[in-house]
Amino acid sequence: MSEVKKIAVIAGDGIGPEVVGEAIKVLKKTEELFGYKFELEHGLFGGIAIDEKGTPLPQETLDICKNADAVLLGAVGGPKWDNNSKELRPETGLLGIRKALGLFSNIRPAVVFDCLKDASTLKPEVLEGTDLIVVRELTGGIYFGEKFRREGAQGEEAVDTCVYNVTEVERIVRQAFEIAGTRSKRLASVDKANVLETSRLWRETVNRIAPEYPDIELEHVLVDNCAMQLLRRPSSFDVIVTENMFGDILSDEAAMLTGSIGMLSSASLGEGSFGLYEPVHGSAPDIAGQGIANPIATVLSVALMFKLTFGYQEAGDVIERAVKQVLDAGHRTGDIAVDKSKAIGTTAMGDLIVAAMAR
Ligand SMILES: NC(=O)c1ccc[n+]([C@@H]2O[C@H](COP(=O)([O-])OP(=O)(O)OC[C@H]3O[C@@H](n4cnc5c(N)ncnc54)[C@H](O)[C@@H]3O)[C@@H](O)[C@H]2O)c1
Ligand SMILES: CC(C)[C@H](C(=O)O)[C@@H](O)C(=O)O
Ligand SMILES: [Mg+2]
Repeated sequence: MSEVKKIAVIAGDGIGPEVVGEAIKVLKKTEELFGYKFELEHGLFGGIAIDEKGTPLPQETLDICKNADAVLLGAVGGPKWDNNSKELRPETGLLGIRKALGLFSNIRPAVVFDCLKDASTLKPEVLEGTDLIVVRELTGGIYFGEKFRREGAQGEEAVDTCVYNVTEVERIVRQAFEIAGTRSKRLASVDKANVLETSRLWRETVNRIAPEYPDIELEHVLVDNCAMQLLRRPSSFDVIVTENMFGDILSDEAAMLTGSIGMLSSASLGEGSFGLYEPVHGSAPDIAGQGIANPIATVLSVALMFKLTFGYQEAGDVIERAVKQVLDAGHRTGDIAVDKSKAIGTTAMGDLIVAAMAR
């Protein structure tokens, strides 16, 4: 019998509660298979928290997260709240929770399942061997710099500032080198050092740290070129490390190598083992409430939680194997189905994954 692990569950808005519901079934199945004990504590977050508590990130939710060993997050936001005042914007909540929990490292694996190559817009031969990780800096850069409006000579102006300090760059870059060391030992550092001062500092820092990792093959790639190469030769990338906004954009692009954003899981980590796990996708207001969202990104996020926070390697493997088995058997949600008329719903996909889980 293992010790009780506390998981904060913040389902959020739109399809958040739908996909999190399936991930919880998977958690429960591992209790049965491995004898684990999970204590789930639910918190309000995002639009639903604005409606019920007047703020996207209530203190109570933050406390639940801080008291937990890990956080499972669905997604937040939606048209009802997206144009609200600065204080009430759901992204204020998302950015706030990342900062408050010290989650500076966002790991987003993009694994192409062989049987899903037909779901991607790229040719199967281009996708061959694609298995990459985007390591995205998560608590700095333009997302967190000063932003304001002012009256300029030609009318109203808006200003967003991008700031990085050496410490912020060092810690994420070291993590990326470490991850590359556990994989194919190739690291691509993505920046815009031909234009941006923050990118120049980024590149200098990467070059200063690189000699500490002599067995890692390092390349610097400009972000515009990286966006293009991801579609031209995705298998040439293994670990990509980049700043906050570039990582946001490149990871959504990488999602389409896998067939759908509904396939991309993520882990947000700090210095210790604590982590926040969430699908890369958002609350998908266009399909919310229809029971058709793909729960696989959230289910695979649980596998990441098991491996990275709890050290439950075997259980993580069981989840990943079950997902592969269900996909290999031809089951598809609408986003990854070639024949949409045969697509199954969120609950059916979750049930199939749970049924396929075996030691
Ligand atoms: N981490 C988060 O909570 C997060 C991430 C991204 C966006 N958002 C928020 O979500 C809201 C909607 O944003 P968006 O539309 O730009 O991005 P989105 O990721 O929610 O949706 C983009 C497209 O992908 C589809 N999609 C997303 N997840 C899917 C899934 N699991 N299965 C099937 N299809 C899926 C949607 O239907 C939509 O067509 C916004 O308020 C945005 O701020 C939140
Ligand atoms: C909703 C938004 C603030 C968020 C981000 O840009 O970080 C999302 O796109 C993500 O990728 O988690
Ligand atoms: Mg994003």
